[in-house]
Amino acid sequence: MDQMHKPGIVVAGVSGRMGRMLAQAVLESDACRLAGALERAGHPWVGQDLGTAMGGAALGIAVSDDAVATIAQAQALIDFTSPAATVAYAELTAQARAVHVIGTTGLDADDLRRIAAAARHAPIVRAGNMSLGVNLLVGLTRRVAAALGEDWDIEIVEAHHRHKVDAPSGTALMLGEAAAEGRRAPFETLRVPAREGITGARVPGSIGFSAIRGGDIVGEHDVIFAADGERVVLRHLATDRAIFARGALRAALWGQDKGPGEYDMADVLGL
Ligand SMILES: NC(=O)C1=CN([C@@H]2O[C@H](COP(=O)(O)OP(=O)(O)OC[C@H]3O[C@@H](n4cnc5c(N)ncnc54)[C@H](O)[C@@H]3O)[C@@H](O)[C@H]2O)C=CC1
Ligand SMILES: O=C(O)C1=N[C@H](C(=O)O)C[C@H](O)C1
Repeated sequence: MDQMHKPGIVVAGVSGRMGRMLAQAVLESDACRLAGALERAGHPWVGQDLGTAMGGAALGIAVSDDAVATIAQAQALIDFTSPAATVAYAELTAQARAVHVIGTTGLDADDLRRIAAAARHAPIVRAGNMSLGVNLLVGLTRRVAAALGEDWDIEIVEAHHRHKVDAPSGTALMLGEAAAEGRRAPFETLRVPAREGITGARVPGSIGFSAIRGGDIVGEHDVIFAADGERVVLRHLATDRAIFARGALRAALWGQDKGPGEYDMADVLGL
């Protein structure tokens, strides 16, 4: 297939830790082409050639802050930015009837409502973690939680790099939701945020969260099932952000023939 007939993908937040990985993954793929690169208005990369800004040879793609014009050139937008940016992109990408792949975490209930409204017009694939390993772990967590009774306490511990701004991580929330589904109970009633002070004894059946932030940790998640005399620990360790970029790219291509609606990585991976 010649280059212009391959799906065009725009990467938003292209100077970020994930944005650079995503641009690289799209450039290396034979299945799609890089149709554009977005950054926030005022960012020093805006107006520069993307290749030069990334420290390599020129690519002939200028980093832009004009989302409407850039998305109009593409069939998909991959977006690992911030909640405010993602909600705005959801509306613009839906207007362009392009696929929106959302990796951004830290979205609140109002953000999620606005994303759901946008998904009435175009496909949106959203996941707090795009890796194959974590999405397998989500299924395992649901099964183990269903198999073990309330005498097995569930705690989720996550660790990330010093720059991460949201907690618990999107992955930790996916794992907590899966555990609650396994227990056939609404997640919000079981969820216990980071503890401090005289908290009282643990509430039976609750799901506790702890977050570590430091150094360059890419992302580590433990789901601990603790009973009297024994523990089961399910663990995922990410050591390379390429796993998230690969998943996001797969989602953008998978979404090309899908109708409007909200999808997740379990849909993409067929899990
Ligand atoms: N779902 C997944 O598999 C993963 C999700 N993430 C999430 O992705 C998000 C980004 O993570 P990082 O790359 O580490 O952060 P980062 O801070 O390195 O990058 C974010 C980028 O978005 C840009 N940005 C902000 N507002 C923008 C706008 N309006 N338009 C265009 N660009 C804009 C920033 O300038 C920055 O370059 C976070 O929410 C993080 O939790 C990160 C890794 C994997
Ligand atoms: O911010 C990150 O880095 C990551 N964010 C996602 C999350 O919140 O779970 C996925 C991954 O753990 C890396």
